[in-house]
Amino acid sequence: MSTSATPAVATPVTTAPPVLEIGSLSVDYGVGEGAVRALHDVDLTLRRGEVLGLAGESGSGKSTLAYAVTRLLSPPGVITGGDVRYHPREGEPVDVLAMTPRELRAFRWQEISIVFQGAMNSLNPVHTVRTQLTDVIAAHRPQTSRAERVERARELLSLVGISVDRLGAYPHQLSGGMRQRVMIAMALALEPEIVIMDEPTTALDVVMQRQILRQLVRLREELDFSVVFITHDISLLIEFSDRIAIMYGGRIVEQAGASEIYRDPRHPYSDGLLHSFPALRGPRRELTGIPGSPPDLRAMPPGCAFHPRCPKAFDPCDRQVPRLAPVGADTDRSVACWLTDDRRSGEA
Ligand SMILES: Nc1ncnc2c1ncn2[C@@H]1O[C@H](COP(=O)(O)OP(=O)(O)OP(=O)(O)O)[C@@H](O)[C@H]1O
Repeated sequence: MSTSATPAVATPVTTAPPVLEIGSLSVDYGVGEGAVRALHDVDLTLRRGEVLGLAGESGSGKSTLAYAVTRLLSPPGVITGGDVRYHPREGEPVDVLAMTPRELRAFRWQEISIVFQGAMNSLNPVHTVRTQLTDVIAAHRPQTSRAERVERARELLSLVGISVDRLGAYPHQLSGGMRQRVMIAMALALEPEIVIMDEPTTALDVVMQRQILRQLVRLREELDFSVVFITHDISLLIEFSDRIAIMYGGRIVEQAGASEIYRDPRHPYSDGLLHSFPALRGPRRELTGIPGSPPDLRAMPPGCAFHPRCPKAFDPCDRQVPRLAPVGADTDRSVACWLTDDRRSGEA
């Protein structure tokens, strides 16, 4: 990310080149007989400058995906297949899964940073905001002077809308919203190309959540980075993302532009999610929720994992897994559902 780069909006985000390409990524927890598959052949592309929303109920694999692509997955999680390719601004794409520990240390924070669930509670209580911000910079840019680091910390705080006179504050002297903004400032400290936000604001009230997200989207336009924004609350994604990918049972079941998902969800699960959260804008939808509960990884239903809860399930759904495929003329939408899969006409 560079502050002098061309604005993200110079080309429509949907045609922007990829910055991260995930291909057939699979993750298991455990090995051998006791292993459960948490990600199945996930294909996903993050484009330069876009906000990609990742939605799905608890346990659908969103965090596993974030941990796997940053190589932060810890045992018993194991990447069992697929690839993750990072496209730097200059030079050849890099295979993230083949990076050495040393390469990974440089990759994380500088190229990709992640704000974890409940991150605002992970600030060190005994250090000031100034120390925590300058420590991140010092660890990765040891050649910078102390004065430069403090100056950068001031700049970062004002970027996220916190008055610079809070530099000397300790975490307990800040509100939850401010602590979360400090975490976002830390994630932006080394100007990464990609910022992954895993449920970054769920502990905050709705007004604060939206305020922080609005700021993040504005920063993205100013600083030209890409965002993967993970939440189970699809109404937030509709408002703040360019594209949305919806996960169920460790697979992506639909991906499309945010407004397309909102206007015309094609997977019955996407439709169910949209009827599970109050819309922040536009016409009201009846909140019907989704009957039943997410699948247990140890006993995944055969066929489409959603079929036991699906109001539209029909013949092939309990037997065969539908593959994620483009739908109709909309090249930017893909759906994994027998309702939209032409192959079903040829099935027994
Ligand atoms: N350490 C682990 N050992 C075994 N299974 C795990 C482990 N971590 C996660 N899982 C399982 O992997 C699946 C995906 O979990 P993950 O946390 O990625 O989902 P998620 O969509 O991010 O959910 P949430 O919104 O609750 O964070 C879940 O069924 C979870 O139980």
